[in-house]
Order: sequence, then C-alpha cells, then structure tokens
Amino acid sequence: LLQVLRFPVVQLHMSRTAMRASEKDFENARNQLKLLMKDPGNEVKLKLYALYKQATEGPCNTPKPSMLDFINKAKWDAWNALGSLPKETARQNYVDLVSSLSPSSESSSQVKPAAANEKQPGSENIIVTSQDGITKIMFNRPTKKNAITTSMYKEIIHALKAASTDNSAITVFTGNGDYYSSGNDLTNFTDVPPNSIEETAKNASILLREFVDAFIDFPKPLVAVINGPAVGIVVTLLGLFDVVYASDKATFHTPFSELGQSPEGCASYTFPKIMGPAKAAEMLILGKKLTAGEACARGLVTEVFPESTFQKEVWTRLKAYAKLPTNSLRISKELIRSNEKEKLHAVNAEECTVLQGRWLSEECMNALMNFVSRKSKL
Ligand SMILES: CCCCC/C=C/CC(=O)SCCNC(=O)CCNC(=O)[C@H](O)C(C)(C)COP(=O)(O)OP(=O)(O)OC[C@H]1O[C@@H](n2cnc3c(N)ncnc32)[C@H](O)[C@@H]1OP(=O)(O)O
Repeated sequence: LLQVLRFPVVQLHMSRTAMRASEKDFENARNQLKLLMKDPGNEVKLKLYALYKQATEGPCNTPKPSMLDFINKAKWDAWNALGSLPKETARQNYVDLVSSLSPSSESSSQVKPAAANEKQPGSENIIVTSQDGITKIMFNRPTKKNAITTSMYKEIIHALKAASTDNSAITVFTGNGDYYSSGNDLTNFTDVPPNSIEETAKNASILLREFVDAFIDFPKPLVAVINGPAVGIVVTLLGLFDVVYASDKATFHTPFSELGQSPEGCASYTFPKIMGPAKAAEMLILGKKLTAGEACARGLVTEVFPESTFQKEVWTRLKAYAKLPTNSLRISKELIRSNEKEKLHAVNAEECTVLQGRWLSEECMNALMNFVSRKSKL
C-alpha cells in the first residue's frame, strides 16, 4: 500500500526558512529604508515605526501619551494595535513592508496597494488584489474546485503577511468559479516515494501549523465570501474569521472521518464554542454536510444571501465597511481575539501533531487511494 501512495517531494523546510526574516534581513531592510527616494506617507511610516518597535522591544509597554500629544499618541496607537504579535512576525512584516516600498522589489506575493485588480506575478492559483480598502485573496483553480496545493498554502501565508501591513482595512477570502474551495488537494499526498512518507507527513504538519498560525495572528478583520460549496480546511478555518457571508448555494462539509483524518484549523476548539459540542461533533466527527442556512443557524455563518444578488450585496457592504477607521477596526478585533490567541496556537499545534499521525494511518491511505482511483466521491 505504501508503495502505491507516493507522496510529493516538497521542500517545506526551505520555504519555512525563507518565510522568517533573519536579523540580517531586518538590518538590510532598515538600510534600504534610508535609501527610499519617495516619502511613503504618514500611514506607512506609522506602520514601519510600530513594526520596528514590536520587532525590537515586543508588545507596547510604555504609558499612553496624552490626547494632545498627537504625534506620540499616533505612534503609540500604531504600536499598541499590534497587540501580542510575536517579535519574529513583526520583523518579517517589517521586511515585507520595506520590500514592498522598494521600486526594485520582485517579491512574488507582494500586494500592491494602489494597483486595482492586478494579478500577482507568477501566482495564478491564488490571486491577490487590493482596491477600495479591501485586500482580496481569491482561490483561482476552478477546474479543480479550488483545491489547495502545497504551493498555494505557502502563497496564502505570504499574502496574509503582506495584507497585515498593506493599506487595506479588511481582508477577504473568496473563490473563483462554482466552488469556494474543495479543501486540501488530495493529490498533495499521493505522489511521494515510499521512503519519504514520514518526512513528508512531518513537513506537511509544519506547513499546516504555519498556515493556520497566519490566520490566528492576522490583525485586521478577516471576511470570508463563500460563493459555493466549501470542504475541509476552508470550513474549519471559518472559526478564525471575523465575518462569514455565504451564498445560498454554499454548503459546508468536513468529511474528516471518511478521509481517515481529524479536524484542523483550530475547529476542535472553535466549533464547539460557536455551535455547542453536539452540533460540532455532528460536523467534525460524523461529517454532516450543512446548507448555508443551517451553518448560519449554528453561528458559523454571519448571513446568507440569495445567489442572484450575492456578489452585488456583499461587495457593496464590504466597501462601506472598509471606509471605517482602520486603527479602530484592528483594535476592536484585537480586543475580541487576543485572549484566545495563546489557546488557539496550542490547539493548532496539537491538531497538527495528531494529523501527522493520521496521514500515516492505513485508514487515511485507503481513503486517498479511493479518491485517486475515483472509487469514492463525497
Ligand atoms: C499542507 C497540508 C495541509 C493539509 C490540511 C488538511 C486538510 C483537510 C481537508 O481539507 S479534507 C477535504 C479534502 N477534500 C475533499 O475530500 C474533496 C474531494 N473532492 C470531491 O469529493 C469532489 O471532487 C467534489 C465533491 C469536491 C466535487 O465533485 P464533482 O463531481 O462536482 O467534481 P469532480 O470530482 O469531477 O472535480 C473536478 C476536478 O477537481 C478535482 N478535485 C476536486 N477536489 C479536489 C481535491 N480536494 N483534491 C484534488 N483534486 C480535487 C477532481 O479530481 C477533478 O479533477 P479531474 O477533472 O482532473 O478529474
């Protein structure tokens, strides 16, 4: 059986290293900043200040300046808004932001704040655009029902990091085509040499943990615009979103037991909190597929719209929300979420460890074989 399932050879360690800015990258970014020809404007300068302080000193720890001390108050607010963002993440965000200001930047997942509806170079499966105060991250693999490949996980991590410091007020995930997303691309796990299976499962677990961490730490309002059916990880992640709008043709399915797997995306913690343990078990253990209306009644979805008016109504509303004061949006989100962060990181770590074991189980391998041989469709 192990020889039939050949897992893909992926270089997750490499990418992980690449995502973490070193002290040297940080120092280079500081020098690069001094060479900037154009003033990036006050908003960006405040972000740079806040990220620098967070990266070097950690969370804001100085007394709040008086209301009349406008400049120091603005700086303090910007730093304080970063809450408990880890030093490492702040350092990476600082490097990303400086890199996005440099005209010579060639970063493939850089979000260009002013560029409306522009595709990221070299990244067709995930399209990131920024317009009207909204950064939109779109799954764009409609022929495969927007299934998420290994490289798409990495691109999303990068896009979230860039979006956390760009000029947008809110960040929105949606799907292109008839599906929101069919979840993990099952072929991620079907083309690996037998002697690399354990290492690949370990690397996948590391990548998954980093991917979910990026959602837990995301500082701005995160909105899901669920245009169609959603399966697996894109459903579990919804517990980490702030608002979920769904078309009435959307469905929500977490068939983990059928796949020999177990919940991820912190759903083992967020779903029982959102809908109560009995309803959560029905989804996460028994794999019950919900309609959009049912998901809304359980509190997983904020509001359901008729498919005929879904896009128009939702985007009109989001554009209006994106005009709200950005610091206030962040601070309110921080208040709602910060108490949970430590717990969520611990849950994420535990879920990834359990899944790593599941991916090596015979139950999981049989399910993947069934998918590949087209014997099973959910
Ligand atoms: C770093 C690793 C992290 C891992 C994190 C773990 C996450 C757990 C999960 O996300 S579990 C959920 C996994 N997803 C599924 O189990 C869905 C599998 N797909 C299906 O059941 C069906 O395809 C469907 C119900 C989504 C749609 O069925 P339909 O009959 O309408 O369409 P097709 O089956 O013909 O699909 C069209 C083509 O798309 C390919 N495809 C769809 N989903 C996936 C997928 N998840 N992985 C890989 N490929 C997928 C499908 O194979 C068809 O391709 P083809 O045209 O080349 O045959």
